[in-house]
Amino acid sequence: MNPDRTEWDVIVIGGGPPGEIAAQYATQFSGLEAVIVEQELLGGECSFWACMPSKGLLRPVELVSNSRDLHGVTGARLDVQAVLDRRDKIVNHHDDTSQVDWATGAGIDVVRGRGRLAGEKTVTVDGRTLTARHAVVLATGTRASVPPIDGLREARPWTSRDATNVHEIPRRIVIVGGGVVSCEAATWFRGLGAEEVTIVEGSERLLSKNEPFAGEIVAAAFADSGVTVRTKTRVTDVARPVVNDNGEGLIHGGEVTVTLSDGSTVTADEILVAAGRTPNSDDLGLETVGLEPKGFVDVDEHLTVPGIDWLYVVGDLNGKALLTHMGKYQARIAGDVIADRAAGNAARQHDHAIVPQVTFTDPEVGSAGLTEAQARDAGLDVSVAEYDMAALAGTYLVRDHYTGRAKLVLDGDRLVGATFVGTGIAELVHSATVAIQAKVPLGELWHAVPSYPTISEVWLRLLETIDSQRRGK
Ligand SMILES: Cc1cc2nc3c(=O)[nH]c(=O)nc-3n(C[C@H](O)[C@H](O)[C@H](O)COP(=O)(O)OP(=O)(O)OC[C@H]3O[C@@H](n4cnc5c(N)ncnc54)[C@H](O)[C@@H]3O)c2cc1C
Ligand SMILES: NC(=O)c1ccc[n+]([C@@H]2O[C@H](COP(=O)([O-])OP(=O)(O)OC[C@H]3O[C@@H](n4cnc5c(N)ncnc54)[C@H](O)[C@@H]3O)[C@@H](O)[C@H]2O)c1
Repeated sequence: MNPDRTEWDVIVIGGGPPGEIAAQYATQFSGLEAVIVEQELLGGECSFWACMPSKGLLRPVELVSNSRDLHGVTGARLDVQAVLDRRDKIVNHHDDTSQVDWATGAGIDVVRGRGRLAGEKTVTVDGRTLTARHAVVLATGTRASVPPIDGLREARPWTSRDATNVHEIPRRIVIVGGGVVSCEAATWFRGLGAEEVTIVEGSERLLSKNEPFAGEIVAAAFADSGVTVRTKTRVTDVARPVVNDNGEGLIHGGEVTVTLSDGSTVTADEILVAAGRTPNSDDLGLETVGLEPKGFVDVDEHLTVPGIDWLYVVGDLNGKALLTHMGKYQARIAGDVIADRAAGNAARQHDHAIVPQVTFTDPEVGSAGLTEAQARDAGLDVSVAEYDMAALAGTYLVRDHYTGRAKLVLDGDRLVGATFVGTGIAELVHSATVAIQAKVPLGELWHAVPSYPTISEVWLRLLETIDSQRRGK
């Protein structure tokens, strides 16, 4: 790349997966040229500090847990250092050479540095000014939120970056928040040998964005595995007299004592904040184009900022769904829209009705579409069916003490939501996504025959449940 170059068709700020895909889709068949501005590692949070390392830590933990619950399998145990070494390999030891090779191989340039909007189609990177002929895409993602709790920031708490890139397993860890990051992290910390893991969640239950039974089943599994869950409880004060921030994934100081809203205290060797995310929209120059310089940045059905037809936002930053696959979906649409508009063609729109998600706890939680509560709030003609996943031949074979539950949410005869909880349900979620998105009529689902003996047979049982309910049996 010519180091003096300052003009491209498309400038993408932020090189996480959505930023990369937006650049790819805008350029691959259009003849347009794009550059990605990245301040840290190309591949972003997902590749190096979120999805990939977390799942790399969880898979061995899940395998051992499953093996220990399978009569006839003996001796399953974890080699913790080998698991951490494999995680380091998964994050390429924080080297993004292969991602840069991918970009340059696809004809996409990469500029290192902090990007900032500086007016119409203009971006500055550490003092250098770049201009875009067609579009600027913002894909700067989010960072861990640190709630304003007395003493918390001063205690230099771990965030998801430390948890996923852990090098030192704390013997005792307290986790603020009981959402997805917390529940997954509690699973791997307990699995990797932490003796006391305490989750403090302000709301009524864990994983509160899911169907209520999901958080309840995960909480019961935590209780069995020795993780303490404190719901309807908030942290009011944090005290850590000795703070030594030794670096990412290393314990950041001495003992930490956390005071809870009921007046009790928890003492631990580390505190992890997993209380949601803050958008990276401050210091992005949004005010130079008339936007609020904070918060999530709103977009229309073309992933374009309303009233600014050259400015696109994909991934976490638009706040629509903080998930890599949804950010990448948005990026495919935004990239196509940029190419279409440059060619003078009608632009595609995105359809954001269905968000699938898998939380890789033990048992896993998977969902697609609406929960019952969301469907009722939307005023739909709601009926539901539930089934005990442990009652299937397929799950009976998976482990000796299988726990799980499934639920379908219907609007009349149309499926609008599905939730599955259980070991090995992750790959089941896409069947629900397809059925919901393709609006497959309930009658047709009877002819989609699941193989025996698989976990997919839950579909048949759920259809039978709906049928019985409707026949009044
Ligand atoms: C622990 C954890 C586990 C997760 N696991 C999953 C999972 O299993 N599946 C899933 O779908 N989602 C998961 N997520 C969510 C997922 O990580 C995010 O949805 C995804 O990373 C969003 O991608 P993004 O590109 O929008 O943001 P990011 O991945 O955060 O990328 C943004 C990029 O922009 C760069 N950047 C920021 N500001 C600037 C600037 N001014 N100039 C230049 N560059 C800048 C950053 O350095 C970064 O590389 C997880 C999240 C966490 C925290
Ligand atoms: N497997 C996956 O797909 C995966 C994994 C990890 C993260 N993610 C994504 O990352 C995003 C962020 O995850 P997250 O877990 O940080 O956020 P979250 O919003 O899912 O959960 C945060 C939780 O913290 C609680 N909380 C907030 N402040 C609190 C306080 N002061 N005291 C006690 N509890 C408090 C909230 O009630 C909430 O339950 C999510 O939207 C999620 O979709 C996805």
